[in-house]
Amino acid sequence: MKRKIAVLGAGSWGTVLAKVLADNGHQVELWARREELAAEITLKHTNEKYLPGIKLPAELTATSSLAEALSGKEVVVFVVPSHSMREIAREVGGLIAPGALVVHAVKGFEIDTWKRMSEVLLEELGESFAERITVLSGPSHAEEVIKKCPTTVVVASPGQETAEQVQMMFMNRYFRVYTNPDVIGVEVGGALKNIIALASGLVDGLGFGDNAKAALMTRGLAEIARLGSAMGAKPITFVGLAGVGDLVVTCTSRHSRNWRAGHKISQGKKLPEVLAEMGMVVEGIKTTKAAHALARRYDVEMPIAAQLYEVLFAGKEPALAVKELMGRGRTKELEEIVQGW
Ligand SMILES: NC(=O)C1=CN([C@@H]2O[C@H](COP(=O)(O)OP(=O)(O)OC[C@H]3O[C@@H](n4cnc5c(N)ncnc54)[C@H](OP(=O)(O)O)[C@@H]3O)[C@@H](O)[C@H]2O)C=CC1
Ligand SMILES: O=C(CO)COP(=O)(O)O
Repeated sequence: MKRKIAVLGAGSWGTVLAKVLADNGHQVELWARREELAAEITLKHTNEKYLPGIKLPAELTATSSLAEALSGKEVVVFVVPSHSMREIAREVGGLIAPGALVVHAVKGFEIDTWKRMSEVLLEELGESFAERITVLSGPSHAEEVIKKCPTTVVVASPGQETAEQVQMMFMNRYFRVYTNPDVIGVEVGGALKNIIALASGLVDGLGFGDNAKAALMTRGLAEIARLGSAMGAKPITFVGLAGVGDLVVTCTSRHSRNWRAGHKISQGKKLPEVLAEMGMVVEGIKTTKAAHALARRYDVEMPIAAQLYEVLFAGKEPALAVKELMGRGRTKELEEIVQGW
């Protein structure tokens, strides 16, 4: 079934998801907050800032008017940075058709409330959307999906039928989509892997080697699963695409903005300088604050996140953070799960 779809957010990921949908024959309109970018996408079929050198399909059009983007659409896909999700959701709340499907592909928490993105959407769009809000996540760098490199992602929704509709909408020969009922797990996994990717960039920049990187990823996953489970996620989700899958790709890929930001910090650059140089969303920075606050709220231990918080926001030397992690007291590996001796 071909759909009329609005994709809100014309950064790298919004543009690429819009292209996937256009490749699948859907009628897609992108919303870009800058008028000149909307014109560039519609008239030149490019988005040079976020996807340099890439030609977009001629059928893919863009507008800077939210009302125009949403007019007559059956599906709305939010791909804005997490810090602007509530503002955009509030603005479009009255414009979304009552029966529309809502999807988001955003990896972060709301600043200060530390709510998940589907919670923010539900609050702004209303309870009638409860069964129709879906999250799409997983190991998927925009730079590779745009070249049709084989990619797998997962969609999670409280309603199986909704998840399957979204699965069918996005799935094609280069973009394979799985379903999962665990919205909390998929959202928490997608958001928290970014802080481990930042830490990986730091550790790589310090030249600490592959053993350290493997340790960081594995013990990072333990922290993600620990907090996620306390928040109500199903632990098994963290060995899936939104957990291990996204952790692996973000900690090891040269495309990762979070890894690159961590690497720059390891070279002695300060946060404002790093952000200015990146010019793109680095969700892991705000998410480190989220993890710090959520670990306290749910009373769980997150030593890697805690050390990263000090490096980013209290000026701690990265090498000292690693030293302190290595010098922690003795502990068990699978303390919550394996009841051995
Ligand atoms: N890039 C990727 O490969 C993937 C990204 N994601 C997630 O997708 C989400 C979006 O990231 P991505 O597309 O990569 O980001 P980019 O950095 O590529 O683009 C950011 C986009 O957000 C817009 N923007 C920035 N600030 C605001 C604001 N205050 N209000 C409204 N719009 C704003 C920018 O507009 P402008 O150009 O006008 O500044 C731009 O369109 C993030 O949560 C990210 O984690 C998920 C999977 C893969
Ligand atoms: O989420 C992503 C890949 O799955 C993108 O990660 P970065 O934001 O670190 O580039």
